[in-house]
Amino acid sequence: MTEFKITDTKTEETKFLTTIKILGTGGTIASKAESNTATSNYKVDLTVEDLVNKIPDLPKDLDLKYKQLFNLDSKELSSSHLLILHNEITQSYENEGIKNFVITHGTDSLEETAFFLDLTINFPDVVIVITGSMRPSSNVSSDAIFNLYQAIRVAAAPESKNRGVLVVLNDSIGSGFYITKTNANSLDTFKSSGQAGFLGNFVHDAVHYYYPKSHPSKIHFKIDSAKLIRLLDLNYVDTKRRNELPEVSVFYNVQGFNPALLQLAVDQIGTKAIVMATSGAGSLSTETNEILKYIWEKYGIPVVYSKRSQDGCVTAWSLPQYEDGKVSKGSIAGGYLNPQKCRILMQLCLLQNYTVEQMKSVFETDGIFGG
Ligand SMILES: NC(=O)C[C@H](N)C(=O)O
Repeated sequence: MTEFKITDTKTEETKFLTTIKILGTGGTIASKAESNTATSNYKVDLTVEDLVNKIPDLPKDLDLKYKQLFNLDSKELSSSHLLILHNEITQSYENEGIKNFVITHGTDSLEETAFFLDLTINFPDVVIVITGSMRPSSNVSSDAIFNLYQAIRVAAAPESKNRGVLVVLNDSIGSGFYITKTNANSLDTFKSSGQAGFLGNFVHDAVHYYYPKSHPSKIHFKIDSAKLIRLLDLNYVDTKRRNELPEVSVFYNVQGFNPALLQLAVDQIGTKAIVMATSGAGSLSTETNEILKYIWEKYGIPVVYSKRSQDGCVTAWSLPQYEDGKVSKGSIAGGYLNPQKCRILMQLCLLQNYTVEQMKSVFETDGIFGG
């Protein structure tokens, strides 16, 4: 915590100011609609400072700083934006000593940002809380401002340290490693996949954790976002899609899935790895598995077997065996991770130039259990 002493001259009481940096990125939380009952067709229109100004009763022992990094619906975000966020947090910590952060974000891709930051920021004592809302700020019963208030209170709480990135919405505190959006419309949408549950909640203006401090996984990637941003000239805030991490394509399996799409991704997009949202725990047609094996053998492109089902796990035991009774060397089991998180994990593995064996050992780690 960055602490500044202030002494109340009347009472002589000494208090400490906790500095929290609030990083605005856009989303419904920063949006306004035409009417105060509309929950669709709204536009991102408010800055992070506008949002904080709507909370008059913030505790006086907080020193709030703001920065608007971009102001976009989260469907427009790409890995370039993740690098900008990573760099902002790293620089604020290293140059200004700031340790407490709140990020306001659209809910649609919030879990991807949370997972990425959870894997790539590992400073002792740094607390990162991400929040958003399901109803625009202009709505009569919007969840925006109270979610932001709760996120600020959670970010300031000393008990929030050493738990990884936290996601705070709708009175609940979840782990950025496990959390996922489960309902397209409802306020009660973020859930930690079945097996994990929430870490705590917010009730009667207090932060409660159900468990002692811990982190779901030991995986950590050290990335030099400042260097990547410099190399790639990423200092822009427009909506242009620029994916600067290695290309990983995700495919959703269905009855009659056409595996010719896989070859298109290789030839036309230059994909470096494939993630399959399989049916059940690793089920794909024999034809699809044959083509994935061929793609590995011909181009060295690995495939992660993830799942369409929200909960459950694809383990190494469920990977397909071919006619020789063996599993293809390029097949990786995605464990408990959903396809969008498998994609980010693969992008980070590719960024580090990991071999397929190293990738498998990352996916085998506690908290994932794939491999
Ligand atoms: N509730 C939301 O924030 C959804 C919005 N489309 C976004 O992700 O930016």
